[in-house]
Amino acid sequence: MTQPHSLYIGLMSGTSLDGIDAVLAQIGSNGEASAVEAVSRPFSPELRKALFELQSPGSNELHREKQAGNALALAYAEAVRELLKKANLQPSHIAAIGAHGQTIRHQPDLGDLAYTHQTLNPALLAEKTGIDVIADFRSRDLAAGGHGAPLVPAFHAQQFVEDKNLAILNIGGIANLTLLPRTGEVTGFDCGPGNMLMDAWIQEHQGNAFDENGNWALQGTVNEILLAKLLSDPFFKKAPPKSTGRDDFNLRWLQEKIGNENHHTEDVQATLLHLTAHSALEALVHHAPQTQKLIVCGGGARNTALMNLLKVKAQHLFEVPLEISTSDSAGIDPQLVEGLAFAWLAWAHKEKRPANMPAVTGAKGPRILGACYPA
Ligand SMILES: Nc1ncnc2c1ncn2[C@@H]1O[C@H](COP(=O)(O)OP(=O)(O)OP(=O)(O)O)[C@@H](O)[C@H]1O
Ligand SMILES: CC(=O)N[C@H]1[C@@H]2OC[C@@H](O2)[C@@H](O)[C@@H]1O[C@H](C)C(=O)O
Repeated sequence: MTQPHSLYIGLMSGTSLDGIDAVLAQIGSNGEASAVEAVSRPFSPELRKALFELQSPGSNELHREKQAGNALALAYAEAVRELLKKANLQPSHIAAIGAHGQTIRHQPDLGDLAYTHQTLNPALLAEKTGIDVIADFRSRDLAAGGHGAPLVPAFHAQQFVEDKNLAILNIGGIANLTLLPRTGEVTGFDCGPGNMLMDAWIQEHQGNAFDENGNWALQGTVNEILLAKLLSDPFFKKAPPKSTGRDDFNLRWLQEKIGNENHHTEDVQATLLHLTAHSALEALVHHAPQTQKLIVCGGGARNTALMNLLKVKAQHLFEVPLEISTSDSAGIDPQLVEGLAFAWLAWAHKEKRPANMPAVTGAKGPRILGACYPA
């Protein structure tokens, strides 16, 4: 018999490659989810380096990928241990873990040979935690002709309900939008780079992992010519379903666009901040001009300069005033939304409920996502 509430753990390590968000979630019999406890752990420098190096082709990849999958499983297991300790719970209290793994390739446009790969050894994670692990959430949607991403729109639709034309913008390494009109179909798609290029540029030139509150970008001036060049990438004009990743947007892509032009490094950072805000809002106004409220989540919601820029730009792009807030306003820490979503996806798998949205991913139909590794 289904319990009225069950406890699930969601483990997310996204395209920013910053670390692991582990969320303990209480999930009701209709899928209503709330975060009970959370732990965020940065990757060790060795693991981050190994995962980063796997993002582009290199030698002896198979061995390095399997090693990184094991190391990530061990790091996930540590995060689970810390989470259980914090919540004073035992593994037997947890129905299942939903583990995303680390995306190292995303190639959804290869027809029948399309693939996406999230590195992780789920068997090792099940062994180390003594909890059922659900992993590999994207493959089944791809097998059904979809992109396998983004997956969070189904969770957003369940979680964020308002009597308004609503949209959710996740600003992780990559940014993605979920469109939740008051009436009509839920849709969603990746809209371009989120924090990834800003992170890469500041890392390269200042040695910092990210540009806290956009402070460095604020010291520069946006270069409109470079911005237009970046925005001319065909991805921005592509019609959904669409998804992207480090395969498309990375430091090499940026350097190619810059070519041998000379720019102050802080001007490039300012331009990248505008690129993230502009591409997301352009996509929103193009696909859902009637949107009344935009909820922002992901690490980018913590970037005050980015939040301010979204508000300023929206005034020029939208005819009706667009209310913009972070997901804190809906009671969810922006950094925990994806982790909570993967706890929910594990719940959906256990309940044998399809969790992809064919209107979002382009899959032939609804599919049950993930594969289970029993404890
Ligand atoms: N105070 C802050 N100022 C600026 N940027 C911030 C701040 N806090 C977090 N960030 C950004 O958020 C990023 C982490 O975001 P998040 O955890 O949502 O990424 P992710 O899980 O890798 O995302 P996804 O899977 O959606 O691509 C950091 O790399 C950083 O760029
Ligand atoms: C292939 C992949 O890992 N995609 C991620 C990435 O990070 C953000 C965006 O690109 C989104 O499409 C997806 O993650 C979230 C969790 C999703 O599937 O909805």
